[in-house]
Parts: sequence; C-alpha cells; structure tokens
Amino acid sequence: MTESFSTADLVDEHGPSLRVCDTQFRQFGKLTAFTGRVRTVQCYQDNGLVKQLLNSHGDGCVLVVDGGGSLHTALTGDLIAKAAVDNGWAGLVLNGAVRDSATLATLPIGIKALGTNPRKSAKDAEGVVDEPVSFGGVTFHPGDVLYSDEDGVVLLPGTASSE
Ligand SMILES: O=C([O-])CC(=O)C(=O)O
Repeated sequence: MTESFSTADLVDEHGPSLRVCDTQFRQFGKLTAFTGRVRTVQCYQDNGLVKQLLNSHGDGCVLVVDGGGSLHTALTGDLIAKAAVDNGWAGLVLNGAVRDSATLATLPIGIKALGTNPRKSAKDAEGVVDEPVSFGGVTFHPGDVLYSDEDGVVLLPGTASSE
C-alpha cells in the first residue's frame, strides 16, 4: 500500500487533537511510512502473544506492542516479521527491541522499535491483547488510526469512535 501523508502535515492540520508519541524510535522495516488501525499487546520479555497475532490476519492494522521499554530480549525477529507481511499487517511499533535487523530492513512492512538485542523472548504468551497501552506520553487505543513516518508516530481516534 502506498501512503502519502506526512506526520508534520497531520500535526499542522489537526493541532492538539492529534496525539504525538515522544518516543525516539529507530526504523527497521523497509517501509518508512505506514498507517493503519491500532491493535495492541502488552507484554514483558515474552513475545508469545505477538507471535500469535502476527501469524493471524492483520487486515492492514498496525500492532503496537508495549514491552515496557525492555531492551533485554527481542520481541520480533525475521520469522515473525515475515509472517506479519504475509498476513497483511501494515506495521509494528514496539516499545522494546527487535533482532535480525539486517533482514527486517528488506521486508515490505513498517517496523519501529527502540533498538536491537539478539536474545530471544519467552514464548509463554503472558500479557494482554487489545487493551489501551501507554508510552511516549500517549495512550494507544485499539481502533485508533496510527500514522508513522521519518518524523514520528501520531494517532487519531478511529472513525467508529465518538471522540
Ligand atoms: O522467535 C522469536 O522470538 C523472534 C525471532 O527470532 C523471529 O521472529 O524470527
């Protein structure tokens, strides 16, 4: 999907109603601009739920993973990211780490994360799916529309929302 938007223009257009995430992410996927409806996972050094979700239909959504900011284990690597591409996810935003970054850079998906660590995460699937998660000074609600580009990550309420 080709996206033509700019987060800076969205800020100018929407003003304070746009939520802007302050986290300074690194870009890992090949797509540097991506947008989609938010789904969420909260977990800590365990990517069992991330793996399950990204191995199911993405419907153009962006998976926002609050890994508590831990850089101790990778929440996504090349296999999970390839599954996300195959299942139609638009992107991943991880408050945590990735691995296999050289391969991630070749995949047609947006991936933002804090950094890298080659260590695997646990696979106990402990955590929470599709509840609001907060980091970088904003709350990500399932159903929000997320826009991400070279300048940052911003959020608008989903159209189904009454906000
Ligand atoms: O399995 C994991 O935890 C992450 C990984 O290496 C992959 O996605 O290839």
